[in-house]
Amino acid sequence: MDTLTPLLPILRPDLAVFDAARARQNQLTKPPGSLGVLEDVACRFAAWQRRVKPEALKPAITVFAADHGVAEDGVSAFPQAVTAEMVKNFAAGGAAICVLARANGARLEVVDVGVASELDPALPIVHAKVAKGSANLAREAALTEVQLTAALEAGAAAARRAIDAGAKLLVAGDMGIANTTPSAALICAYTGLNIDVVVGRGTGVDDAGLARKRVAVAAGLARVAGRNLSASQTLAELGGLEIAAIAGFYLEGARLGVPSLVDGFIATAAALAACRINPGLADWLLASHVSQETGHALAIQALGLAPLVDLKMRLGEGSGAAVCLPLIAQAIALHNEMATFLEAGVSDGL
Ligand SMILES: Cc1cc2ncn([C@H]3O[C@H](COP(=O)(O)O)[C@@H](O)[C@H]3O)c2cc1C
Ligand SMILES: O=C(O)c1cccnc1
Repeated sequence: MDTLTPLLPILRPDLAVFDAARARQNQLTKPPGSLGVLEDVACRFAAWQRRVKPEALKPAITVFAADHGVAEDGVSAFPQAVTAEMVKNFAAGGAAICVLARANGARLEVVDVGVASELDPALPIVHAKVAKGSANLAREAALTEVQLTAALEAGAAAARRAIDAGAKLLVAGDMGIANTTPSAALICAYTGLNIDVVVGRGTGVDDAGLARKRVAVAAGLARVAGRNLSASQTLAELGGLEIAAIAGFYLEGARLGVPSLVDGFIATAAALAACRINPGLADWLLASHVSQETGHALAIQALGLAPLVDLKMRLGEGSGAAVCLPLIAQAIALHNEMATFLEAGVSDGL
């Protein structure tokens, strides 16, 4: 496992460039700090890109799709078939993330890492199926070690494709009916948070469905309790193929010096797993929105991040991250293009 590309060392962002970017912000024709979080966002991109004025981001969105054995326990408001049906919708350009990718001029790639049914090989997606879905985490390990490794690598390969295409910011999205259940289990396992504050309604399960989710998560956590598992073993026990792929995607991006903008509940669970696997990743993540899903705000906090916006969204697919792309582009445009006090002949503060 140690030679896996997602596990290779991650460099630190350039703190000297961060300080130089901060100094530039303080010379721009505005009261220092008046652009709030946008100032910090621009400075972080400067440190990531190692240039005081960051280049255009050419954001790339990759949606990873997979099915989940735990769906058989009635933990989603939708049938498992929706995963494959939505992959076809992605390919046809009709899903929310397709619209947002077009609106932002972002590259969009869809990767089948574990949809249960066979997909038409002619579908214009990346066919990288590791298995026909995961096993039921309430009863047994969701993934074998071999499957985990393959899913991490599928995510890493997707990050390399995006970066080769010029991306300087990565967004991962998820599609997988029932995947808020493994995500909740992972968040509980990595943070020690209680099931009651982490398990939510996902696609909109009723009270009985919510109770079934809690039972499934509790059963999964009981299976791993006291076994002293490593971060990647925990991911195999409680995760899913698209969640592992997202973790591999973030890790490989950071290794290659490209940050990721984290989406909602599932993406945050993957980010937590990836940060536990390689803590150096934490410096390369930016939170986007806080999802309505119970526990998401706490999971973001556990990553040491703060969300840019709260739009009461709860979709996944990378959609909450995608809607933040214009904010980030504007933060960088302000940072790069505003005049300084000296350039504009404006008197600076005392
Ligand atoms: C039509 C449709 C499109 C979606 N796009 C993302 N999700 C989101 O909902 C699912 C997680 O919720 P749960 O754990 O309750 O199944 C995931 O597929 C996630 O990506 C969707 C769900 C549906 C139904
Ligand atoms: O926050 C998310 O990513 C989310 C929430 C509910 C359902 N699917 C995704």
